[in-house]
Amino acid sequence: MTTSVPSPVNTEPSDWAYVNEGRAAIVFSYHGPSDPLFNRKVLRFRKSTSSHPSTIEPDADQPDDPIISFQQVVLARLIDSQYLINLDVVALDPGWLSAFAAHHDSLRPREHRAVSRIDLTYRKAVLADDLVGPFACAIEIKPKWGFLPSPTHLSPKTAEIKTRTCRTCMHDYLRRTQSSVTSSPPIAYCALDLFARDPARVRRAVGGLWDTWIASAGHGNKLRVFARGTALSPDDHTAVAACVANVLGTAPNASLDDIRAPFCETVAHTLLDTAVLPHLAELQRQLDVLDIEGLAALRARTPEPDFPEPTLEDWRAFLDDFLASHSMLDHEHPDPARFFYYVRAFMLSATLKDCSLFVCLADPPIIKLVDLDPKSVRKFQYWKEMDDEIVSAYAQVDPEKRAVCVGGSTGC
Ligand SMILES: O=P(O)(O)O[C@@H]1[C@@H](OP(=O)(O)O)[C@H](OP(=O)(O)O)[C@H](O)[C@H](OP(=O)(O)O)[C@H]1OP(=O)(O)O
Ligand SMILES: Nc1ncnc2c1ncn2[C@@H]1O[C@H](COP(=O)(O)OP(=O)(O)OP(=O)(O)O)[C@@H](O)[C@H]1O
Repeated sequence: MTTSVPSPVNTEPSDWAYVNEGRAAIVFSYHGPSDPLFNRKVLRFRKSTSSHPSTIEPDADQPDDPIISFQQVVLARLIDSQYLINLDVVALDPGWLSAFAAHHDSLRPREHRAVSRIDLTYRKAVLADDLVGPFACAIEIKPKWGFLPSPTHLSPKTAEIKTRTCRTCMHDYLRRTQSSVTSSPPIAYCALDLFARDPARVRRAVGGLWDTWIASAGHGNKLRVFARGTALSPDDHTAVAACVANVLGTAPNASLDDIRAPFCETVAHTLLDTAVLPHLAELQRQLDVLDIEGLAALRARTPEPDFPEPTLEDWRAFLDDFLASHSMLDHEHPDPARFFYYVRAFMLSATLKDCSLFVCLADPPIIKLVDLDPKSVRKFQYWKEMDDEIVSAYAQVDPEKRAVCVGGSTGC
């Protein structure tokens, strides 16, 4: 029996409101006439750019978006289902998609429009639970890396730096040296604080996200605040105050300074009520057990240093292997015959280091992880070069002035 794939073809482009976009995907929330298929749902389309033109054949036999099976086969075995959203495939009609793109293109932010567009060659998209449209106030956090690496596979020079300052703080430093922005937010965001189980540290991390959000005029990607599906700018004080008033109990005309403390308190309390962040950090750490330095060294000892893109079956087998044997392997002396295993583990760790966490400030609050796309093996070189660049830049900082980031077990 074949089951037909639902399609948004009978909805109007104007029934969907722009939410946000990243490098690879763009998301719209349904606000048309009540429809059981689309109420409280978003559509997530793939984008193309001049540097990443479409590679998919525009025919009806296209595979479903890999994010769906990757979540079902891999992530659902590692992360409690309460933190994952429902993802379903929808069929796209080419005429409908063109009309949709034409309707929405002029409403997208100029900086995105200049470099990317909805990819019109796709015949499928993803329908997902809407984490913004139904809520008076929802926030999105990109937590990044929640651990410090073990020194086991690091060179003596990088070990001194990488086991003391977390990757997110070092990357932040590199970005500041590369940009013309010289002023720092009052409190910088340290990922290890957010992942900690300590209320004061989590509040401090949320304060860092808040300050960075304001200092970047809302253009950073670590914190976003949404009111009924619309991303707010911190420059629009009135909208921010109205959005948070009910959920934080602040005055409808409160200033950003007045909002900061209750915001930090509420978000930290909500995060600490669940174990999702410590669990995410632990998975990131276990899966990145060699660090990219150890992985590159293992690659050099491998007879077959090229590695294929894992298939879904490869991922399934990897997960079986990981769950059954990871804690029993001798990671201090990794076996070159297990190179593919360690590469896949690193790729999965990269997915978990790059996801976003939504906190929908409802009663009760809802916490979900999104953007859990599989990473490509083609990024291996990028990851190695990025690590070199981030650590080399941080090595220039006077050791006395380097950030000391606390936490994240460094055991192998
Ligand atoms: O390398 P990083 O840590 O800068 O992470 C990249 C992200 O930058 P960030 O530091 O979060 O601003 C980057 O985020 P932006 O697009 O810059 O918002 C992407 O998420 C990128 O992943 P992909 O190439 O789209 O699959 C991310 O690349 P991966 O390292 O996750 O592959
Ligand atoms: N289920 C959802 N509900 C509401 N908004 C969402 C949902 N999923 C994604 N978004 C919004 O859309 C944005 C883009 O989605 P997503 O992160 O999946 O794109 P991406 O191109 O993969 O991002 P990146 O470049 O960070 O890898 C997110 O940052 C978030 O603001």
